[in-house]
Amino acid sequence: MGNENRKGKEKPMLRIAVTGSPGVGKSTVVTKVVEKLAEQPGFKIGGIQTAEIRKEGHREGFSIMDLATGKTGILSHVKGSGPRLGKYHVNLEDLERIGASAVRDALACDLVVIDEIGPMELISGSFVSAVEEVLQSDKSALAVLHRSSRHPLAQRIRKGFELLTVDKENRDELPEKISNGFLRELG
Ligand SMILES: Nc1ncnc2c1ncn2[C@@H]1O[C@H](COP(=O)(O)OP(=O)(O)OP(=O)(O)O)[C@@H](O)[C@H]1O
Repeated sequence: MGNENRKGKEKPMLRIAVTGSPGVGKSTVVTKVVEKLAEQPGFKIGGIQTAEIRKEGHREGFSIMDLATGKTGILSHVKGSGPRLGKYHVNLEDLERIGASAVRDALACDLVVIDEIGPMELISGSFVSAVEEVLQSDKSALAVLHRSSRHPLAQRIRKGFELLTVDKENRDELPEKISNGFLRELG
């Protein structure tokens, strides 16, 4: 894993996208990689992480967090007022104020983490252009890619990133494999 992006004297770079069935453990893999890499002195990680918002055992929406600052907002909620996707309303304000900004600010870090690039996030043109800036940069990245997205940005990620499909058999070993890949390339 990892040497295919290294060209001549260019800065070492590794880009990995994890995909897979809903609920298989994609975010958990990314969380474990972030925890491992965060232990490295001086290694700066930026970007976003999303998580479920649950109430009384039911999913009510998703939160979005800037990994570098910890600033957290609402990505989507059943009781929102933004554009509707299934039963959730996407909160464009927090998606852009926290999400797109975190991805842009991560250009100053060693690794850009984007969990995730999926239908909710792709509603925002500002979020899409932030991810495009990352693609055009020389930054290493770790992204969760929605399995079936046909958005042009998702297609570019499928082409430009090493794509790993998470399943129940590999989800326990992937975090170590991915963190070792980044440590080898960037450590
Ligand atoms: N390696 C694992 N072993 C056991 N349970 C796991 C493992 N990874 C994830 N899970 C559990 O599976 C559930 C879904 O995990 P996670 O949110 O990481 O999946 P996901 O693929 O990111 O989901 P989504 O498709 O909703 O974004 C969680 O309850 C989590 O605790």
